[in-house]
Order: sequence, then C-alpha cells, then structure tokens
Amino acid sequence: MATSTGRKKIALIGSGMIGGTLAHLAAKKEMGDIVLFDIAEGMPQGKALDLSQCGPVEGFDAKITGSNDYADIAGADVVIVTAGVPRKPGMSRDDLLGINLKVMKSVGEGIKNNCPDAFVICITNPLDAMVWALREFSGLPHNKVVGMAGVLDSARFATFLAWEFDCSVKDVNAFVLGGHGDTMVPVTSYTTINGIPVNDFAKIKGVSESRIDEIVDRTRKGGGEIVGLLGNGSAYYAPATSAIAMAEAYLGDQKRILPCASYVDGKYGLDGLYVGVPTVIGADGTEDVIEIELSDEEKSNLKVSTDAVEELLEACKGLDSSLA
Ligand SMILES: NC(=O)c1ccc[n+]([C@@H]2O[C@H](COP(=O)([O-])OP(=O)(O)OC[C@H]3O[C@@H](n4cnc5c(N)ncnc54)[C@H](O)[C@@H]3O)[C@@H](O)[C@H]2O)c1
Ligand SMILES: O=C(O)C[C@H](O)C(=O)O
Repeated sequence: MATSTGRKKIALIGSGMIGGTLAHLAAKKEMGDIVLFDIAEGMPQGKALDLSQCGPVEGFDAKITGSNDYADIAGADVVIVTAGVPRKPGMSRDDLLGINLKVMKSVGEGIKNNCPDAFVICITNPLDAMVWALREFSGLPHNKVVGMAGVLDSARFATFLAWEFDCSVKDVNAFVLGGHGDTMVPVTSYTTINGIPVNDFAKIKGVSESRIDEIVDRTRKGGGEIVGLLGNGSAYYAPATSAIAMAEAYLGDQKRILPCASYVDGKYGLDGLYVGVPTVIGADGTEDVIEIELSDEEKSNLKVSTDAVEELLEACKGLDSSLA
C-alpha cells in the first residue's frame, strides 16, 4: 500500500540497536517511508528525528516517524521485527524463549490487526522458534512470514573464509543451513570461491581440512563471539544489513535465493517447521524452498539442528496454550 507520499511503507517493530540500524539503511536506500515502533516511550520518536536529520546530509528522501501505537503501522508493506531482548554473555539464545515469546504474541496481534498483507521478517531470538510463533500469533500465510538468520550466518562464514584465503569476500559464496543456534550447518560442499569448491580451493592454497573445520566452528559460534566482546547486547550491523537484503528481494521481486528461516512442510523430511533453507524471495514472499542434495554427514547434522528447533517449538506450546 502506498503512503501519503506514494512510497512503500516499512514498519520496524523494535527500535533498539538493530531497529535503528535498519531504519538508517532503509532510508539511505530510499526503500520507502519508515515507522519505528517500540514500547519504550520517546525512544522511537527520538531515533526518528535523529535519522530524519541525516537526510539533508546523505541526500535521501524518506519520511521517518517514531511511534508507540500499533495503529501507525497500518498498511505497511514490509514489517521487520526485532522487538524483545538480546542475550548477554554466558546466555544461549534459547534462554530468551520465555520472555520473547510473550513479545511475539503482542507483535503478532499488532500485525494481524493493522497490516495483514505485509511481508514480515522476524529477527528476534531464538529465531526459528520466534518466527514460527510470530506466524501463529499473526495468522498470516506462511509465505508472508520469514526469519532472518541464514544470510547473516553465511556472511560470517564468507568473511572468515575470505580472511583465511586472503581473497575478496565478493568471490566467496558461502552457505549455512539449519537452525540459528550452535548446531547450524555451514555446508562446505555448496560453498565456493568464485565457483571453485571451497575444499578444492583450500588444497590449492595449502589450507588444511582441520583449519576449515575451525572456521566452520567459529561460524557456528559467531553470534556468541560478538556477544562476548560487546559485553552488553549482540550484533546489529550485519543482522540489519542481512534483513534489508531480504526486504529488497521482496519489494523488487528479485527472486533471490537466500538462506532464510522459511516454513518447510515436506521438503528435507520436515513436517511444518521454520528452519534455515535456501529460499526464493520475490513479490509473493517466500515463493519456493530449494531442496538440495546433502551428504549423509550433512543430513545428520541438519537433523541435529532441526531436532533442536522442534524441541523449542514444544517448549513454546508448553508456555502458551494457544500454540498447542
Ligand atoms: N536472527 C538473528 O540473526 C539475530 C541477530 C542479532 C540479534 N538478534 C535478536 O534480535 C533481537 C533484537 O536485538 P537488538 O540488538 O536490536 O536488541 P535491543 O535491546 O537493542 O532492541 C530491542 C528493542 O525491542 C523493544 N521491545 C521489547 N519488548 C517489546 C514489545 N513488546 N514490543 C515492541 N518493542 C519491544 C525494546 O524496547 C528494545 O528497544 C534480540 O532478540 C536478538 O537476540 C537476532
Ligand atoms: O548471537 C546472538 O545472540 C545474536 C544473533 O543471533 C547473532 O547471531 O548475532
């Protein structure tokens, strides 16, 4: 739906570290007019004012407003959800389940009542369970609700590989599947350096298999590494950048194939679960899930990861009877 300016409308639910970064990126890219929503009073309004005043310097046209009222997200084309709590050092993402599940309930209702036609990208952790719960609470079709994690995890994998090989990150096409936890599955068999399979490239460069294993392990723990360094909060620049790529794929009907937490029912042997899989994003939202051939080891790693997501869904159902 067009705004009063005739532009697309982007609603950001949660205006904290990722929300503010999302607003800045979306404004710079002139993706549309932006509403920053938060329960904290004054904060989204303050960020909206501050960001609006970047416009004259950066030369972007975007109307940016802050709100504590869900009515202001009415008719949004894209909603990106970061509402909730990030983890602190020593915590796992799963420790956030109870508190963030309640947040997803109010956010889901806010979306259902105000912008049921939006494409919704969830970022809140624990990601795979929260996107599932958000979909349930909002009642939107599965193809219009998706979770952001795989783009970020793949970007981390690509970054570490480019550093190791001393090559341009632009030439690395890295692939991470599964849930957004420490059991995620960086898939080396589909990871290439300008088309050259990563394991072949490692041989050419004299990089050992065990070194690649270390990079895989660092990728799995990439979020925790940043949480440990920041001391109070988690990553926000790369998470925001990743979600913006997904929003652009939808708004531009780009048919990009991105690793996203999408609804998988049947493929990969899964039965109605949100988990990280290669997903086509276009004007219909998540238009398709691509089922790739995996080795036995990759399949069993994916199973460990999806089992962990299933356990979290059971925990959600135990905490909120409307989900059971
Ligand atoms: N999926 C991923 O790859 C990924 C990456 C990074 C962070 N995260 C997660 O994203 C979430 C947000 O991270 P952040 O760094 O922006 O946190 P943050 O604390 O800076 O911002 C969260 C905001 O949500 C708001 N909020 C809390 N309850 C709300 C509610 N009921 N309605 C609306 N707003 C509410 C808070 O007031 C706060 O401003 C966390 O759960 C974090 O773990 C996920
Ligand atoms: O690690 C976290 O808690 C935040 C996020 O999931 C990340 O991977 O950066």
